[in-house]
Amino acid sequence: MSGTKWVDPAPFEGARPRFPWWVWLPNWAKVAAAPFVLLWLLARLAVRLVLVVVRYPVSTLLPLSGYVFYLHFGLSPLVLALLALTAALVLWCGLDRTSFLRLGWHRLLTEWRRATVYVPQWRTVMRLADLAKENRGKEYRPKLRRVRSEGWRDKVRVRMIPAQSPEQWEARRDNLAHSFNSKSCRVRVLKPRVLELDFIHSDPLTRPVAVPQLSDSTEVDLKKVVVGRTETGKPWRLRLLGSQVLVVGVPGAGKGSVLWSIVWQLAPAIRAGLVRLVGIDPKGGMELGQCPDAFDKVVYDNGADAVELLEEIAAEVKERASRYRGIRRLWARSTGEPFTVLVVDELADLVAYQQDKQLRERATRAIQTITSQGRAPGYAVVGLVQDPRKEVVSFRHLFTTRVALRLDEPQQVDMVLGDGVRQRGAAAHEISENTPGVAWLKEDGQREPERARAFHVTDADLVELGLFFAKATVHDLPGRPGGNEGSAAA
Ligand SMILES: Nc1ncnc2c1ncn2[C@@H]1O[C@H](COP(=O)(O)OP(=O)(O)OP(=O)(O)O)[C@@H](O)[C@H]1O
Repeated sequence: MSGTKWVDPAPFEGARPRFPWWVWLPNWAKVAAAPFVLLWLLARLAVRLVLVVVRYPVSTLLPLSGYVFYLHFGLSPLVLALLALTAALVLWCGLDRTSFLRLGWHRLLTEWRRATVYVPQWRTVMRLADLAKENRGKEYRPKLRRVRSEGWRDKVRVRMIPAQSPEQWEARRDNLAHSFNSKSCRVRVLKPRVLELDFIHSDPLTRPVAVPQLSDSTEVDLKKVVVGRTETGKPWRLRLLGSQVLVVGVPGAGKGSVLWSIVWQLAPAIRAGLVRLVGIDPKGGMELGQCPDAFDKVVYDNGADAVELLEEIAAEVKERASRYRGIRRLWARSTGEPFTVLVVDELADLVAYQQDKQLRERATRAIQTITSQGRAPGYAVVGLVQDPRKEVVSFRHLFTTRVALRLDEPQQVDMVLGDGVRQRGAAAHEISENTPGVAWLKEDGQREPERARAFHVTDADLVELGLFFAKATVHDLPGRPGGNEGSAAA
């Protein structure tokens, strides 16, 4: 007691023991319930056993069937059967490696990693990473669900605990990666409360992706132009119709390969007049000058000519938009007008580095008009940028598809792909110098970024592309004595 105030000398800090409710039941009730409880426990055990077999089919069924085989036929037939099985697996791998990996090897790897990495360490890692919580004596721990190993990554499904958000997991990506012995970890939201963690073990995009054969078919889907391969092995489909594309990367990151992969896939449609390419290359034609025949119009500087071309396109956009108003909402092939792709090789040269303030402002206005209004009348801008500075990024939101090739700093990734995308795993600043053409992609409306590699368009491919566009030349053959004069297309 100090004065009139009571001070508790030793406040009680121990947790009150909590007994389960059934402890208070009368004995006769416990005896009556015992058979039901036993039955329930047996049913749970059976369910657990089934789950183990479903989760680990190879490592449970294979030894079990081996044992049954041994009991029926003895040791020597078992050894022979195992040798035959091994030979069959080697043959399978040799004949069809893809299906062997998918259905055989990756299943085994899944079971191995689940049993040796994720299950034994899950509880400890969740507690130490502060992802498990205790409330009134009860522990809430995220549930480890399905594990799938694909060799280069393990996909681990997780059910979050109540009141948890994906951002809490994104903030602990590095902790999780190190804890589960992987190079990095990415977080994807599958549905409310369910996440999928990708634990990355190696890079499946280390090898360049060769361009496909130049096709003659003009049937190109402008919503899904295939310009490379994603890390899951699927085609990288770039949306041009209804989208504006911004490609950013440091020098040597492979911007050229994204650009030429687009041109490569559009080539038949360009030749047939269904798609029109217009280009501006402020670097004096170093990039677009490699295949000028692909372009309907091309300007090789960032001066008045380039600005006039931009304004011409902006005027076309407005004119087409006014004609389409009330008739159609989106350009279609049936309009009979070509879909126009405006390629600007170094966008910053026009809107940021141009010394003449008036030209700079005119260029900015025209590009903003084309990107903001060009979607419906069939105009797409493919803007390539080395340095995502403020001036370019100020209208970044007008580019609905953003491609981040190798960048220098994490802040640049945020500038290009938007806030929060890097936290989901889009580490464009960590792309290796040895893998030009690898990029992180983000489309508006799609939460998860994707990683992909553009086709490697070599100098020889560009020569082939040039020949594809070269106009058919008519040569007069010398007249044969007594024969008709002829001509041939070369
Ligand atoms: N997709 C790719 N696959 C393999 N190699 C590539 C790929 N893209 C580019 N490269 C190689 O990387 C190097 C640089 O590529 P590229 O010139 O396209 O980069 P860039 O970003 O356009 O550079 P800059 O800004 O200087 O023009 C080239 O030697 C090229 O062969």
